[in-house]
Amino acid sequence: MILQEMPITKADGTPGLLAQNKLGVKVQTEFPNLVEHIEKYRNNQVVISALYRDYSFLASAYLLEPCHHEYQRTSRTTYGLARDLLPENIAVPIAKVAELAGFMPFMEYAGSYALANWKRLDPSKPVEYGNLALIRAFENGLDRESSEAGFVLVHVDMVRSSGPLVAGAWNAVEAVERGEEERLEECLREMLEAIQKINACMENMWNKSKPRDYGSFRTFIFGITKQSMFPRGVIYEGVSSSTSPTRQSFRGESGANDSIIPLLDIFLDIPYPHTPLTDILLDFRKYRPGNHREFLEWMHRKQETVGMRKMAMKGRGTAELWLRLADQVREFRWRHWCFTREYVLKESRHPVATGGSPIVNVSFLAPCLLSWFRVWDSCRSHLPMQ
Ligand code: HEM
Ligand SMILES: N[C@@H](CC(=O)c1ccccc1NC=O)C(=O)O
Repeated sequence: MILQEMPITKADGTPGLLAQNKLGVKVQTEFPNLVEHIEKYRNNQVVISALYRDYSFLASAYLLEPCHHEYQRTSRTTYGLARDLLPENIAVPIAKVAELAGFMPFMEYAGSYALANWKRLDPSKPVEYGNLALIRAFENGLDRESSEAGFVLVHVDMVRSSGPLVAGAWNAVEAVERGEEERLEECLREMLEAIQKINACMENMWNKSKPRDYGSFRTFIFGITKQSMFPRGVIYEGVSSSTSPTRQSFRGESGANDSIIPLLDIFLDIPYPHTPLTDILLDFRKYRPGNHREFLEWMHRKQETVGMRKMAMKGRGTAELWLRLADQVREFRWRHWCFTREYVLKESRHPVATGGSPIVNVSFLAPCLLSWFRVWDSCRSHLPMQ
């Protein structure tokens, strides 16, 4: 199968099509258009999700194959130009499965590369880091010790631990609506324990995935929007769209599409200053699964109408927990900033991140700090040292 032949290093350790610069020819000469077979799986969510993931791997590999070779040839200096036409045998089926799955017809963080790309090595054992492996990879990710596998599986491990965060936030809203202060405290504690665990999982990135290796598989996770590799977007052959026959453009995947931090930003009412960067962060919301989007929008409405923060500030225990939750968001963004510095800034001269935001020398820490001071101001009278 083409996806098993595709990676730079295949599962058996030998070079695959991407390593030999042969994926393009294979797609153009041998790969069939299988769109007519998709319809019968329309109501089978598992098959449609798997097809969406697989077609998005094939599309990104096909489009970015020339960039991989240019990046190697120029000793990691420039990516050159990507292919700007996605042939009908990929374009038509990916458009179809994306529509059925509710995603964009381009690789996404949740629907493809990260959250839908893992399996249990032993199906009878639990979902925990040691029992996880990737399903698809671009470089060497089928070796579970590789940096590509580590990069993705650390994200999966973090999200695996996010259940109590979601449950805690949901129940906290209910507790505020009912005026149950003790219950609110329990929920905030549950959320705090969850985000502490998530942050601890995140720290494993340093061991599981090395900054020096990141550039090799990163080439394939770039998007179209704002990238020099795609100066005129991409033609999806045989696909009509509202912009057709003009070229299509999608953001690349990014942890910015993850929902953990946005949930806390919204729940804790962390204000975003209005800057071009925060506008991009809002645009990233379109690239999330529909149910994540709905949940975050619901939480937003609740924050505005129910006012969780106001009630939390009334009690000493709840105010302290609120502050500690905000501190965990700060901790996340600080560690994340260190990742960006070590994996991206020190390793690459390309000025745009995979999602299409400019690489800048500031993290997204500022809004978080602002909120921290605001929360501190409103709850310091409850804290022990006062
Ligand atoms: C080596 C590891 C990582 C690197 C190099 C990295 C890099 C980046 C970059 C460059 C951006 C800018 C957005 C864009 O793509 O255009 C970004 C955004 C983001 N990433 Fe990561 N990231 C890493 C790991 C993670 C992890 C493990 C998470 C957890 C889910 C995460 C969550 C986020 C979030 C939430 C944003 C949006 C910015 C914010 O709200 O602070 N990242 N990342
Ligand atoms: N934006 C990052 C990549 C990135 O963010 C990312 C890509 C795929 C899966 C997870 C990611 N996590 C981190 O934000 C970059 O430019 O390297």
